[in-house]
Amino acid sequence: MASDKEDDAPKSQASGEYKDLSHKSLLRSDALYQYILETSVYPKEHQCLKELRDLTEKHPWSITAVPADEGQFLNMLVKLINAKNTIEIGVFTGYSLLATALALPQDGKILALDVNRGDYELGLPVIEKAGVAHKIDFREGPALPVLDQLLTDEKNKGAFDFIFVDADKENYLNYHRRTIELVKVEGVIAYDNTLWYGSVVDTSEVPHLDYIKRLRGFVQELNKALALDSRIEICQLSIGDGITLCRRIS
Ligand SMILES: C[S@@+](CC[C@H](N)C(=O)[O-])C[C@H]1O[C@@H](n2cnc3c(N)ncnc32)[C@H](O)[C@@H]1O
Repeated sequence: MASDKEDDAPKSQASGEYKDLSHKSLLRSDALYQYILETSVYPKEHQCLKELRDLTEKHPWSITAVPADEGQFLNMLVKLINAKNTIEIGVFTGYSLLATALALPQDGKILALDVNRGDYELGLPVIEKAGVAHKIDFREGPALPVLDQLLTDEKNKGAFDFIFVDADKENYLNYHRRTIELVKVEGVIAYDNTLWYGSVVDTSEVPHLDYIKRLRGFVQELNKALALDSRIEICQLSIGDGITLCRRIS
């Protein structure tokens, strides 16, 4: 499977090295991340996010889920833009999916794409208990062919209010070529991990885990392309591992 779940990441975590990756956040310390968790007062209907977070923590690849503060941010963003029709590329156990689903109206929809149904099914009972599973159309398999299929139908062009991309970094530019046509003008595409553990500014001598080094170039290419793309205006945020919001303007 592609994506950032590779090479030496869990091994290094288990050995206690690279402690800075333990919360996949650019925050200066684990204590600050803990502080955010402790001072985050979830409304009653959002207790399920904590439940899914706790469940995900047991997964060896829990590092790949968006951190809790980013989940809160996505939830608020989806509400602020009144999104109804959305896509998520890269679901894992469904943390960002649940944060999005909770923010959508009852008749809102998420087309959720992931190559791995097993991880999605781990989180699914929590999503069902939260009463938002009816908003989710999960499709197992590589995302690109699904996006291509959507684009064969004119009515899908410009039909989506919000698209969250958090999957294989190698394909981010390929995703952008498609998402830009699927999102409506004034809609938002959000690309996750655009600061890539802070490595995007490091020189090649700075030590990084292999998978970070290997995928860094793809993230840098995406960032360059987004900055030059006149169809969007962007906002690059240092929340989580970096998230770039692209608002389609033409
Ligand atoms: C970083 S995780 C997603 C985390 C998720 N957003 C969350 O908050 O828990 C990346 C996911 O992308 C999926 N993935 C990797 N390559 C993919 C592809 N070509 N198409 C669809 N999903 C893919 C992986 O199976 C993995 O579950």
